[in-house]
Amino acid sequence: MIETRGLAFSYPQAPVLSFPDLVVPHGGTLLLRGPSGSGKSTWLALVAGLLTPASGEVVVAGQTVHTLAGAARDRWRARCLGFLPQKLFLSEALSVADNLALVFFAAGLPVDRGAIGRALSALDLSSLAERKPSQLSGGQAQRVALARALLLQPKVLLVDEPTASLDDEACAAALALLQRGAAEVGATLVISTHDARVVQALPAAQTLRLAREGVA
Ligand SMILES: Nc1ncnc2c1ncn2[C@@H]1O[C@H](COP(=O)(O)OP(=O)(O)OP(=O)(O)O)[C@@H](O)[C@H]1O
Repeated sequence: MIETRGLAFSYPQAPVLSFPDLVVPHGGTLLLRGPSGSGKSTWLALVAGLLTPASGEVVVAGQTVHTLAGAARDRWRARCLGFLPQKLFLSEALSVADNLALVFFAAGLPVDRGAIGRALSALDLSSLAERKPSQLSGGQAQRVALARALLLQPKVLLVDEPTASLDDEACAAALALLQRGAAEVGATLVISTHDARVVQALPAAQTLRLAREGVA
């Protein structure tokens, strides 16, 4: 479940971004829509506790995010949120399996190699476990990032523009994987998108539409 109330944020010397109040039920799907610059990335960063609001609050799965500080907030994020960013941030220095192992360090948990193996297997990535990210196709790398995001069975899966560079077939496959992955771990799914194909493919999803410059 995600709930925001009176949420606003301001970058230095920039207009205030104000966000409509919202409740997304546990296990629901939210499409975050709006033109470039309307605040989609900012909203995701506020929900993930990467930015602190100027006013208002965000509650994720019962946790008021901004009452946590420092290391506690970082651990909470690593344990409760899965994030699939547009730029995947896979480490080229590490194998696919070790990229997933980083999640355990971030969460302050012992590395569970069995869980890594199961997460890779669920996305048909077992044969790629020892490759470096540079040895993957774009679609394979995106699946690795999804496996990483789902590894600790997050309460919320935040996905930023997952289909922008995909053809129709790959777009449909990526959306099916996201929905299946979120459903398997019981996560609330949030997809930020400009892509009309995503909106068509998920007609039952709740929508948060942001206006230019965050005017709610
Ligand atoms: N670090 C920053 N400093 C100052 N202003 C910023 C910063 N980051 C974003 N902004 C401004 O905040 C507003 C919202 O930006 P944001 O990146 O959240 O929009 P967006 O909807 O995700 O855009 P896009 O679809 O282009 O990624 C924009 O006007 C942007 O210029």
